[in-house]
Amino acid sequence: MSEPVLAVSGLDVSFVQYAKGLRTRTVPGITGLDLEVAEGEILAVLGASGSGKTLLAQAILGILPHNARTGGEILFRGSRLTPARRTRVLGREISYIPQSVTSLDPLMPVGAQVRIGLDAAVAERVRRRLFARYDLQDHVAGRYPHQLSGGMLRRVLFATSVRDTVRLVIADEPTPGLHAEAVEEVLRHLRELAVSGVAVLLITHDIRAAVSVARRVAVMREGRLVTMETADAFTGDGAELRHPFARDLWRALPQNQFSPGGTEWHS
Ligand SMILES: Nc1ncnc2c1ncn2[C@@H]1O[C@H](COP(=O)(O)OP(=O)(O)OP(=O)(O)O)[C@@H](O)[C@H]1O
Ligand code: NI
Repeated sequence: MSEPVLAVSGLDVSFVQYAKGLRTRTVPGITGLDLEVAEGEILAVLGASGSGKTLLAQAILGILPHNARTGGEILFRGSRLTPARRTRVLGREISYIPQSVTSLDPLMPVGAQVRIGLDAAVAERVRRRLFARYDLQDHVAGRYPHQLSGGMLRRVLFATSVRDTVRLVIADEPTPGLHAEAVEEVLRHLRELAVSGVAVLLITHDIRAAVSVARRVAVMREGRLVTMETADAFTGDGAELRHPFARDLWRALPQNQFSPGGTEWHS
């Protein structure tokens, strides 16, 4: 088997908080997390609000809050992601698709935003290709974010994040609040990236989205990886799922109201 693109082992994230006077206390954010994402694989990370999903993304990207302390190891393509290495690979080999289109600069035309980080000599050519890939007409390049529809803005986000050199894409909640068709479009773009060999870490609390694109689903609770499931196991009444917590999540979906043993199941 080839080397994973991303390998996280024994990751700990904790926060130092000031208590009374000068005393400090440490609150855990992530504890002992191990996971790997292979080339061309979409790994979904699923978990309730506050379970540590965004912290995982921030730990990889090196953008944790200042009061965070970390332990463990994060390997990207076999070597450690040190701060120096991050400055070389972020935006080039590792890209981040943020949750919200508000991360776009309201004061800069979207075409210029797509060119950021690209080699000046090829930037405009690459920008055109990315626009074509994400179904954005060329004249849109001169527009500002507030002049575009929500759907176009999400496609601009992809165009700003995706580069030929990218090997790992981290998408943090790319689908909440979107109608079904828009969700499907975002998932299709993630699938296309994976097919082209990119490793995709999809952070979400949308089980159905996770299961429809990912091969494996990592389930987090309170900062720990509770279970690693195959997406295929999220089917029927969830009997194929390895861990009861994954079964609970699956069965709590409104369309999965099963009645085991004759009793109605409610979340
Ligand atoms: N700077 C901080 N200081 C202390 N605790 C923090 C800090 N930042 C985050 N946390 C805590 O870390 C925990 C995990 O947060 P995280 O944002 O990773 O959750 P999440 O799984 O992404 O949730 P959501 O689905 O709502 O985005 C939360 O309980 C949060 O309160
Ligand atoms: Ni989050």
